[in-house]
Amino acid sequence: MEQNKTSFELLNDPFLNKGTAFTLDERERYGLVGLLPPYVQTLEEQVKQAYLNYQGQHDDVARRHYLMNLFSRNRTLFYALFADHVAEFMPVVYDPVIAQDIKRYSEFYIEPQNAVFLDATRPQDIESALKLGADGRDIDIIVVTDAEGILGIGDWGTNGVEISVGKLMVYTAAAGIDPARVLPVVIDAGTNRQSLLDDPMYLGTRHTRIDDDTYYSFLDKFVQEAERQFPNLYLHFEDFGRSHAAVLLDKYADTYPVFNDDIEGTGIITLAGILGALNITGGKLLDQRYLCFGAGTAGCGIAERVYQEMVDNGLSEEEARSHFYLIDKQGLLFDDMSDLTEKQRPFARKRSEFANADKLTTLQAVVDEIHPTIMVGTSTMSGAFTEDVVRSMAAHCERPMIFPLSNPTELAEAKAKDLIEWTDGKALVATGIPSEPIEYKGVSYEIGQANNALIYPGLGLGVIAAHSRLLTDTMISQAAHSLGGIVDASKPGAAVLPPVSKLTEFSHTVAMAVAKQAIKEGLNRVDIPDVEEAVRSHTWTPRYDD
Ligand SMILES: NC(=O)c1ccc[n+]([C@@H]2O[C@H](COP(=O)([O-])OP(=O)(O)OC[C@H]3O[C@@H](n4cnc5c(N)ncnc54)[C@H](O)[C@@H]3O)[C@@H](O)[C@H]2O)c1
Ligand SMILES: O=C(O)C[C@H](O)C(=O)O
Ligand SMILES: [Mn+2]
Repeated sequence: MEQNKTSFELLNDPFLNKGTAFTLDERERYGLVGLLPPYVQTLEEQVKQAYLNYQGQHDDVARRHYLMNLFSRNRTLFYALFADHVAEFMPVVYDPVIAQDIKRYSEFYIEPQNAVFLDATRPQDIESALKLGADGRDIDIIVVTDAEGILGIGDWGTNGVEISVGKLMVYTAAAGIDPARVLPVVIDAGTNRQSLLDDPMYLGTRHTRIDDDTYYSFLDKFVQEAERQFPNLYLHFEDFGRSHAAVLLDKYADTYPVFNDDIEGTGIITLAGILGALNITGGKLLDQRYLCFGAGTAGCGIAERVYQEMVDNGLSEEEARSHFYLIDKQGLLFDDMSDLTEKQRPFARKRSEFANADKLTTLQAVVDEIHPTIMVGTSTMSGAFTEDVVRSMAAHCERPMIFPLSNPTELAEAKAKDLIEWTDGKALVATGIPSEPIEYKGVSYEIGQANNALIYPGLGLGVIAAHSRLLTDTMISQAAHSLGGIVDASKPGAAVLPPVSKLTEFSHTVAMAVAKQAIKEGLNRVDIPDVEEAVRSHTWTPRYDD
């Protein structure tokens, strides 16, 4: 432990603080005698006490704030408690409760949680802000957001810092990433949400989003400076807006180990869910017709991953494309539309393929026409997968895969319970937020959570354990395949993905698969004689050391 801290600096440093668990000897040595209640608690006693306190909170937001306060005071205690209650705490520290907190960030604000706050109009601050934020720590992972597309709730400006903090919490809880080696960053590039600009309490800059030239030049400076200061950095982009997310990923992916969670993480977990569903039905990927509803960052990211899997399975690019149908606000996307995004264009269909092309402007019309076998919702259109749509799909497909992935809860395209009932138990369902098992006609249907949180922690651990120079397509593909075989597919009502309660176990499996592939591709920047050992040595456990 560092000796150069004053008594209160030590008690206020969440990476070093042990609170009542400082031993009598440590209290003597670090000038803490008289500053703590006299009884020395063990970590186990602290965890027990904290959990009782947690249970006494009156609602989800209060429970979240209790945990966030603990996190701000003492990282070891926070993660020791989290480790005992992973499935219970995930929805509270992460999605969906995090969404409520982001909307009211300024109102609830108490302290900055060791995040770095960058103002995109002030590139001159980047270097020193990153340095001050790291405070001498080696940083392996940065989660950065500009908060233009937080979950499905849109542009939240500086408030989005919570998503960077929250995603990093999951890295540690799931994959054991050392919480002292991570840095949450928010880039405040303004906000187009008028209610924030009008709010006297808002803690962000008071202007609309800056122009693209200033924006990209700032991002460039940020990426290069972060890479320069932290040579083993894995840079995770989260919740950027649709017009920037893919551009930034494509710009840096061949140079640095960067990752876009909404594009790549969501692509991997959804492909894993599809592979899990095929494992249950015995069906083949190449027999599927894929319908994307909401072809934005996540929708196109997933389509791209599933498409790549088809190509890897031997289809030509053209054959593979023919399995995909994308719907966005315009309806089914056609190649004669002038407002397609770069990522939508390759999947756009020709009007000449359909006798009634001009009528294919609604989800219902498209489902009736193309008879999809997979339908993935990333539209933020609450309830869009209606009973009529779902019944039409199920009429032409024995076991439809239906994944309403929009977050948070109130934006999901359908509820798992309705999907099971409308399809008489035939649908293979995965949702973005956690769903309880559905009891239907004597079977308990487990609902997989197709949320990128099930994959990005293991993926990141694999990349940093291998000291990989890049995150490649094959590493991503290995991650998607590594989840296979964890679910017992023969059990009636089996989920398409493994449960969140096993998150820590399978994150290790994912990390191993990813690290091995990185080494196979020669991307490791240091010699790695033993992959298992490399992964283990990057895995932190919450425990007090002197
Ligand atoms: N489960 C997960 O892991 C996961 C991961 C990423 C995103 N998501 C969710 O997916 C949703 C979209 O996120 P995103 O980052 O892709 O946002 P985005 O804004 O990039 O994409 C949303 C797309 O939906 C389209 N859309 C909006 N209304 C529509 C309508 N009525 N009909 C058809 N299309 C419509 C938009 O035009 C846009 O292209 C969010 O709710 C987000 O929480 C889930
Ligand atoms: O944050 C989540 O729950 C998943 C995803 O990254 C999203 O943006 O919805
Ligand atoms: Mn996201």
